[in-house]
Amino acid sequence: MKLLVKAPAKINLSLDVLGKRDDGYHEVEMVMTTIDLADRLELTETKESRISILSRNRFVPADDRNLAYQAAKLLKERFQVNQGVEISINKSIPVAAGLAGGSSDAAATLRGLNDLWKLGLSVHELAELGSEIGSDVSFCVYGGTALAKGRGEKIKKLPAPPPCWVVLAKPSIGVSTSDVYRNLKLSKISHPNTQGMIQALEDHDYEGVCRNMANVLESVTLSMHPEVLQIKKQMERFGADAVLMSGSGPTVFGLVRHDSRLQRMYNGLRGFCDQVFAVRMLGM
Ligand SMILES: C[C@](O)(CO)[C@H](O)COP(=O)(O)OP(=O)(O)OC[C@H]1O[C@@H](n2ccc(N)nc2=O)[C@H](O)[C@@H]1O
Ligand SMILES: Nc1ncnc2c1ncn2[C@@H]1O[C@H](COP(=O)(O)OP(=O)(O)OP(=O)(O)O)[C@@H](O)[C@H]1O
Repeated sequence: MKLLVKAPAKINLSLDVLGKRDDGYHEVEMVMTTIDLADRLELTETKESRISILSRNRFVPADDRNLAYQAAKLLKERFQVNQGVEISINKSIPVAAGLAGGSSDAAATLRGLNDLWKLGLSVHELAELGSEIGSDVSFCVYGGTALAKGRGEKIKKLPAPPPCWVVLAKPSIGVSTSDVYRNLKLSKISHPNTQGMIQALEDHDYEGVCRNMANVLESVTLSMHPEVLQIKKQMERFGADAVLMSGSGPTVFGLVRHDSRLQRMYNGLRGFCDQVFAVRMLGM
């Protein structure tokens, strides 16, 4: 049997770091939402017990470093599944971009194999298993809009953001998430108003969402890669209502409500950046 699953990217509308934990990770508080930019995975049952990964994207590892591979291995071992699976990944989400591409592939694999292998796990059980693979995987299992706490795995659902366009621009550099966290100066953080962001979502207040967008990792990545600041400035110049770096970067996203301004922003950014996308948020 064969199953097709979609793996959407996420953006961080706000990202705060509250402190460093004993396990080396950071205690975070993030508001995240999924967007309509997605990888497509094809899961094919195989008789022999092997897990194999196929992808045309040369930046995607085809072995046990792939998060989708790790998701399949986790389910296979934990639930003593004898069958194997071939996972073909058609990438649309840029790699190492701050958009949780690998994490979303892992989450889609968990959801898909739960069906294909008839494991009968709940979405909460899948999210808990996902947290063993990476901090962003639990959120990606649920999708929609949520507050993520702990190291990212404690998820509380939030209302969908008000309708708007999201324009994404990714400079041609990759960023290592662990490098960014390592270079963060905890004593110098100016904390985002997470409660203000949650309130804005509850009130369906677009201006409030724009006003409360903040990411404490932004200054770290900006100091390592000045081109990210250039893109932020361009987005502001082309008329975005609010602009922020997603996750550990380097992708920058801008929100815009009016279709007329969207075209101007998109065309303007294409002159600066190879990878530009205009998408909707997926919401709930
Ligand atoms: C930057 C974000 O993408 C925002 O959504 C996440 O916080 C990172 O999520 P992720 O890439 O799934 O992270 P993981 O694969 O679990 O961890 C990668 C590395 O980031 C650092 N890391 C990650 C999450 C966290 N709460 N604290 C950390 O310090 C650790 O050094 C870790 O070795
Ligand atoms: N399925 C996958 N797709 C893309 N990259 C993967 C995948 N599995 C593992 N990787 C590895 O993970 C690294 C980070 O890629 P990914 O696209 O997940 O980063 P990211 O968007 O910055 O993640 P996050 O926002 O969760 O920090 C890549 O350099 C790649 O080697």
